[in-house]
Amino acid sequence: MKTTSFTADIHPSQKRQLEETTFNGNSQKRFHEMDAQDFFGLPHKVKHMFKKHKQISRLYDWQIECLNLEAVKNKENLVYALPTSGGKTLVAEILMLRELIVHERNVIFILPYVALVQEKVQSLCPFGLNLEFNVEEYVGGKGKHPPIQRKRKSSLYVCTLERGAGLVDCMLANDGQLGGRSIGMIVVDELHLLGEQKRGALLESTLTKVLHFNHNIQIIGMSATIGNMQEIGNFLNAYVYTRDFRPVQLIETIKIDDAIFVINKDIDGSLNSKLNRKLNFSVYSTDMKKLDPSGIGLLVREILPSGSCLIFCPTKSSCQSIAKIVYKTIGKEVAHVDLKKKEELYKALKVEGDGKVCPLLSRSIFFGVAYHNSGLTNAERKLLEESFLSGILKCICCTSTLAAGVNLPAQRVIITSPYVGRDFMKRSTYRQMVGRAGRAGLTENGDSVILCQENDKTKIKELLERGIEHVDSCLGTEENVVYSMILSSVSTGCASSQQQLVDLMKRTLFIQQTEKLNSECTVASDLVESCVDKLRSINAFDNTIENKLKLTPIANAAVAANLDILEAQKLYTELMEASSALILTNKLHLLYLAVPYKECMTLERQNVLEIMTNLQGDQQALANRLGLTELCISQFISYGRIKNVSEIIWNKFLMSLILNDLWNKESIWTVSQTYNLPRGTIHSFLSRTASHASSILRFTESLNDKKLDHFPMLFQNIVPKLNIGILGCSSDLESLMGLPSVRFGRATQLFKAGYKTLNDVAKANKKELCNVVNNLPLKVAREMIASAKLMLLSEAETLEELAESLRADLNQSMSKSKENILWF
Ligand SMILES: Nc1ncnc2c1ncn2[C@@H]1O[C@H](COP(=O)(O)OP(=O)(O)OP(=O)(O)O)[C@@H](O)[C@H]1O
Repeated sequence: MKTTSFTADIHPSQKRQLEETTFNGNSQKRFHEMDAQDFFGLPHKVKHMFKKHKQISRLYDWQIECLNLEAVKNKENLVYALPTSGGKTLVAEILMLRELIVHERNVIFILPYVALVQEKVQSLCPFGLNLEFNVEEYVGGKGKHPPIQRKRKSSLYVCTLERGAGLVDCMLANDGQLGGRSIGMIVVDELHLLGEQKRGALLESTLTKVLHFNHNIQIIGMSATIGNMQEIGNFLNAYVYTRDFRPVQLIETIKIDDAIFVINKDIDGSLNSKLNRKLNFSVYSTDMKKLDPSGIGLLVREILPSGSCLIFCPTKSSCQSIAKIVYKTIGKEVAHVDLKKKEELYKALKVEGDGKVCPLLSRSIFFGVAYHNSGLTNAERKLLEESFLSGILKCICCTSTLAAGVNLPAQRVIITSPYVGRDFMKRSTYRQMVGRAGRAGLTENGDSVILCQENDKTKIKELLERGIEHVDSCLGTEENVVYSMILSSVSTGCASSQQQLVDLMKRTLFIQQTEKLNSECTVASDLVESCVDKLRSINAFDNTIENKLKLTPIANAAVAANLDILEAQKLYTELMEASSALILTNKLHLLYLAVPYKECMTLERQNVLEIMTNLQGDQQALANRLGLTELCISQFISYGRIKNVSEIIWNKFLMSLILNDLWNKESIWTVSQTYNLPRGTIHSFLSRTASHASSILRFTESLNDKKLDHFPMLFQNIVPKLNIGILGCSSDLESLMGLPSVRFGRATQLFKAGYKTLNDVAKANKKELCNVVNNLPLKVAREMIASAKLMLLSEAETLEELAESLRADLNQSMSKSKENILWF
């Protein structure tokens, strides 16, 4: 690795202080005050903002070193890896702010999960407001595509991988411009996702296109867990920076029977363990011991009342059963702590849950315990996360997805089983879980306990000893992603020949890793050839043009809508068929069209029979229209599947009934009961549908086909409601629910208290908001107000820009007509 002096480019007044603490490469914790005129090239007030909004007053040594790397100053690409909670985000945020407000270019920030995108948007809004840049959220169906032109201020697009891919295509099609300005930087959090099936391949394809087609964009990638960092650095043509820094010491332990052993790694990588303590079961009654033979409740008791604990469970259902065990065994004393705040949380859950709270949560939260899994709605999960962060909840029982998808630090992490579902845990998953232990600034150290059963001993030893996994490309096994990569490169005008596509393919991590094994390989050209042939065979290319690749209108619209080509063709046929006899007496037919083709949610057989034999008038009309007759039902009864109509139609129809019930204001509890599906599962389905519906909207807009020109208007009507996830919600609440931290419950309470519009919230006082909304932390109230102000400002500026351009247009035509008058 190159060595770099980290004192370079620092204000002279700082030099003395910095020289005294020259970085020596080890992972000690050391801080620096940055009292210069500016803050890493940013206005001084940014430093105060980090203090006010993130409670960060000093940068870690490594953060300073990294920000002062020659590579960073020269705007080279950068990938950096440090353990979880090492403070990676701060470096990325400083770099992004520099790009936005100093270089005045737009930035794309890609995060892997919807919850992380929303958290980032919420926390960056105060920065956007004060430092004058736009913050735009791109998740599911949210976020205009192509982005609104905003020339006055730069924009930060915070997006998921899927929406990021769409934004990059849009940018490539416009010569590096997006929303009226150049994109200067793309930041990717959790870069190790490159090795994940499907999403990893999509990320690889997106980054490859940027690397190959646009050399002016700086790519910044960060991760905690990559075994082959240099290889990933080579792929991204990036400077590689790694440190083993953790601000808070992590003590890893293992529980075998009643004994807890501290685990240490010797220099040669081998493990040694030392008995630390034995669990004291004497505080348990006989019943409690029976209920909790592993002593999980005892492990939680040890860190109460001041500490907090995350318990990772192998399955969704075990989160609930373990939460039950914990709240029944941690002692009654905890129930009296923070009672008022717990009541507030209960009320907030009740409003959010349409008047009901899950029976287990309604008891456990009073003991400071909750479960957190995909069976809960996003809104419920968010409330529980906020309460955990503010200390009302002391213990959350969750699945491994929380470790990756939510930023929740705890004093102790307990891993109840080394399995995720049925699979033995990966090393990276384990590191991500234990990485949540310890909270910078709040605790001196954090600890983790993994529960070990006799028959897992050898495997757990291996898990603890093993090095970090390598990131291996999945692109070669994801044909659809390769098709989309080819089509988007042609559609954006970046490639028009097979050779250009081969050159692009050679730039992928997949080919670089394959060539490492066989330098003579022809994989890139073979792959491109076979994919182009396949795409030709399904008429994705305009075959009338020779020697040049050009897409058909459907393929172009597929790229614009971020749909894969086969899906887009299916959609085109479906919309054509539907438009000849679209049922518009209610929303059912449109909702049917909005259901994704690959929807994975299915209903139980008995349920299906009950639903299909009791269809109401409108439902029956659509069933008839789709050819779902009694014959289908009897086939389903006899064979468990239907034969004369496609399974996709059958499943889409069943799913559309769920959407229709919600649209008709059925409570989510009733719908959950009718279809025997958890509320959280229904909510996730809603968000997938929102995403698909907005793809249909973009597809039909971009296709510009006369026969389908009524669809954009029809979908514009349903997309906003699908986006907010509450179909029966009054439209009065829609704008409030556009705020990143506001869901149905908060919107309802705000509305009732007279905060009916974004403008009302923007003018509100944060303490007053906390008084009228149950369980609203002050920090969230402050961010809510900032978001409302920023959204209104962006809206106002868009209108002003529109007015300016209209005026300019008009002036031009008027001066032209004057010229004409003079002429004649
Ligand atoms: N210099 C600093 N001083 C004090 N706290 C800091 C500093 N830098 C970051 N933090 C805080 O440390 C916590 C962890 O930081 P961050 O989320 O950036 O870590 P990370 O390395 O990105 O972890 P992960 O791998 O989980 O994403 C955050 O609460 C952040 O505000």
